[in-house]
Amino acid sequence: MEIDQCLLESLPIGQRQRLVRRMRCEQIRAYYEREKSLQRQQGGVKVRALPTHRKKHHVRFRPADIIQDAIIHHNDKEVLRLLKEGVDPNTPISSGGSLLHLCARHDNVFAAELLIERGLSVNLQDEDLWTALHVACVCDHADMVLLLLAGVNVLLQDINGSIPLDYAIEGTETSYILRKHLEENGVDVSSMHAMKIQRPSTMLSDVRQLVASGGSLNQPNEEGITLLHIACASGYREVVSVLLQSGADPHPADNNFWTPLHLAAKYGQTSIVSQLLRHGANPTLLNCNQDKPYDIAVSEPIADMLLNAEESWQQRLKDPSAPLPSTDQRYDSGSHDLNTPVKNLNPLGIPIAKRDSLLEKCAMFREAAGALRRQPSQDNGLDSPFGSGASKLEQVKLMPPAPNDDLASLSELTDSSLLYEMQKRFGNDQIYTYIGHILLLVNPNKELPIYSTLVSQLYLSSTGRLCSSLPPHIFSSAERAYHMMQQEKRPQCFILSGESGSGKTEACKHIVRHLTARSSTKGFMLEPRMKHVNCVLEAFGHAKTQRNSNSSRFIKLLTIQYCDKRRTPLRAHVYTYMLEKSRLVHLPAQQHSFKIFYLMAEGLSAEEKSALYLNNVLAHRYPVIPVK
Ligand SMILES: Nc1ncnc2c1ncn2[C@@H]1O[C@H](COP(=O)(O)OP(=O)(O)OP(=O)(O)O)[C@@H](O)[C@H]1O
Repeated sequence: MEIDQCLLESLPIGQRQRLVRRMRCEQIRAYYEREKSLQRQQGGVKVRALPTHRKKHHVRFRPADIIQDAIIHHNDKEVLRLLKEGVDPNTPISSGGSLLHLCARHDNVFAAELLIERGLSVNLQDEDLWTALHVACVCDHADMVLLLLAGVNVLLQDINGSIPLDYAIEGTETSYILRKHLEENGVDVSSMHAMKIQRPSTMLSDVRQLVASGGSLNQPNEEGITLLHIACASGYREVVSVLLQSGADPHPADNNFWTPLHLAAKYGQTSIVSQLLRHGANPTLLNCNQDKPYDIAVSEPIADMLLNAEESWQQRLKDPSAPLPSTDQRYDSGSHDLNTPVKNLNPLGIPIAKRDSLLEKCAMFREAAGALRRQPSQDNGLDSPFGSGASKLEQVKLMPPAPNDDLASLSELTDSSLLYEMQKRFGNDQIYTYIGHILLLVNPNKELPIYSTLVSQLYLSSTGRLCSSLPPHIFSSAERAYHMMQQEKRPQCFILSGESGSGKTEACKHIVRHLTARSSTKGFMLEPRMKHVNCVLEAFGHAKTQRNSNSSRFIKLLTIQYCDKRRTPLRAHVYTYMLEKSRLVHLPAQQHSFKIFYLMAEGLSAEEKSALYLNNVLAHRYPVIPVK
């Protein structure tokens, strides 16, 4: 069963996983059939003769994939060559959108010019209806904006009804260029505001007409989407209100089991969540990703409302006369009004896809906004492990979730497709990738701003399920282990495997950091102490090797387990075995002894060194190197 990758990526995640599972089954069946027929040919002998001349194995990438890589890395010659060789400029990209969207994101004006010359439309929109100009504005790429302005329709609206100018930050060159362009073309910026509210008012009058004519308010389209789904996702409060008051079903599920409440929670429509709950929408329904609306809520007020609603829903199941959940009327005036310009909103209130794009663009978050502090108390009976903390700005760079986040969902699993995807992701600093529940890490060998307290908070989950709006991360694996431990009530173990220098020790530190933080109110206060412990551990167990200047020369076992005696819910153990003792008496070529030797040589007093026969370290056959 051959399925085009683009087609596969266009499917909702549930369908995609089912389809891929079927494809894998078929692949395995085909493999066994091949093996059987081979055995039959060899007269039932099971051992296959080794080929005398082993064919050299070449990994080949598709030109359509190579061009994306060339655009990202500004390899202009390669882009030119590939286009000359006939690569279609209309090739869609794996993360959605066109090659021009990719150019806009990576500020590759040269490639963009080539593509436009070859007929690629500047008005192409991705699945969120973003044009390349929306992307260029978010990323503040002024040259790209100038290029695109030559042909783009600057008034094209995305899924939220926002035009590119809505995403340009006030005072930047991009914003100036766009405003000037609009003025020169006789567009009054204030009239655009009126245009934005036109869509909800048109829908409102259509719905009123439908109600007056007695038409069906619950009629789904072929994807199971109803008017209420549309109004909730788009934030059309009045339309939602008319629909609910006129008797529309408050919890219809579309073909992917998304209810209007899921959409309102995901798209940060606080007042609509409140309205839906007051009209009896069921907050416990699961969508195709097994998420309740609470699981995908993007802000604290929404999550709180949904949590209360879940409790009262359970009560009403036992006692149908129990009252409907009380929702906070204060949200009815709604901070997420359509008329609010997007840039004035808290980034966390922006629909998730756009929020991710902002994260990618190193968005600055104010931690004190507290919008992320929402669920831990439900998990472990403790207050938020992250405390209230001082207000501080934090820089986070997370890539938006992409279809290739999980390699198990690729249509084709071959050496070349896996290597290609990994290489592409590495080029984008997407160092983590899932293969099902396994997490792959490619050591970036540079600091990435993806391990802060804020990111750790983002990966907290009340259920342990992966959050579909966050990219793969070591924190997510740590979170999963934590929940498995709670569910199975037995210790969990991490297996970190890879060659020397691949990043196992660092990964272990990140796991311990996340677990310490999530398991205790004082989590982050333990961090400095953990650093001290690590220093001692590294001094006695690490040494410089050819591959890694800080290689651990012992085997570690990291488990996490419950510890009821001390009433702390979690304990992480690093058991250490098998120190590489031979290193003390024999050094492989170009390698060093354990770090403690050099630390002593540098730091001890003359008397101490003398007592240890270390006063003439230069005479020692171990090389003395400065220690960091
Ligand atoms: N996630 C990461 N981000 C940035 N740099 C990293 C990361 N992981 C590893 N590194 C860099 O790579 C170096 C080697 O990593 P690390 O010591 O974790 O490898 P290892 O697999 O434990 O090696 P060994 O088996 O030799 O102990 C680190 O000192 C660090 O500089």
